[in-house]
Amino acid sequence: MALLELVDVAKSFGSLKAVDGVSFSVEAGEIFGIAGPNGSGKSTLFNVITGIPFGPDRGMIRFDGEEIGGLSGNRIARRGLARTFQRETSFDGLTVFENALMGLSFGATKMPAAQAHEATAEALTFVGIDFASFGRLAGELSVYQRKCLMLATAIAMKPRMLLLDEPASSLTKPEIEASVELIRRIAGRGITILLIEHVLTFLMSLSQHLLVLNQGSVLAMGAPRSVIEDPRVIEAYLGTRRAA
Ligand SMILES: Nc1ncnc2c1ncn2[C@@H]1O[C@H](COP(=O)(O)OP(=O)(O)OP(=O)(O)O)[C@@H](O)[C@H]1O
Repeated sequence: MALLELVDVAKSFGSLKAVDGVSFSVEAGEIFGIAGPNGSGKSTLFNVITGIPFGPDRGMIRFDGEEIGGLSGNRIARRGLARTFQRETSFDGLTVFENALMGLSFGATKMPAAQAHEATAEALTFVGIDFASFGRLAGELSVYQRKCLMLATAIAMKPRMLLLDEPASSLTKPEIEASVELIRRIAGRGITILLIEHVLTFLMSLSQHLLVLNQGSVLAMGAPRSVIEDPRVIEAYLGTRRAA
């Protein structure tokens, strides 16, 4: 059964149709990739799915069989759907540990303080942040470490599904390789992943299905190899990169 299902979802800003009648479904346990040119509606799609900061204008969004379209971000998170953001978001004046601990307050599982601390430490260690860094201010971390912290904060929520918005942006090649490995390990925990990325090798190496958005609509969807060989995709999205 599909864990996440969208039918005819739309979101406009004035006359701009940022997301325009998008339908797709993500099976439990898979990594599902989303690509598309700048401004094609990828982040807006994540926003309307997670309710952060807004829901859709129309359409159906079902998570684990239940309609979530238009619920508050907090209620959607409590159902087990977590996200990260394109830009590294953390509370820079709080420590690494405090940032990740806050993820739990949004998550589905309510737990005693000792257990919450244990889950937070486990999530941080899992993403590769060592114990010695737990007390550092988040603002002191490198871009890669901040991305890992965002992931740990989301994982601490114990989500069933994680939406990752351009996790490889601004990273070096070795850091991108480490991110691929980390996302595989997250999927290995049984967390279903919806992944936006511009770096196509990144998407191709991780995704079982790939969807390409163009001007708010689905241009192509299916097995990654067949999608990137689709002439419409090459024209709309890959043409300039291939030429380059
Ligand atoms: N809050 C907003 N108010 C007005 N217009 C917006 C808003 N958010 C997004 N848009 C517009 O909606 C369109 C889709 O933007 P979106 O950020 O979803 O695209 P994207 O595919 O994620 O782009 P990128 O790859 O550059 O991140 C763009 O034209 C953008 O300017």
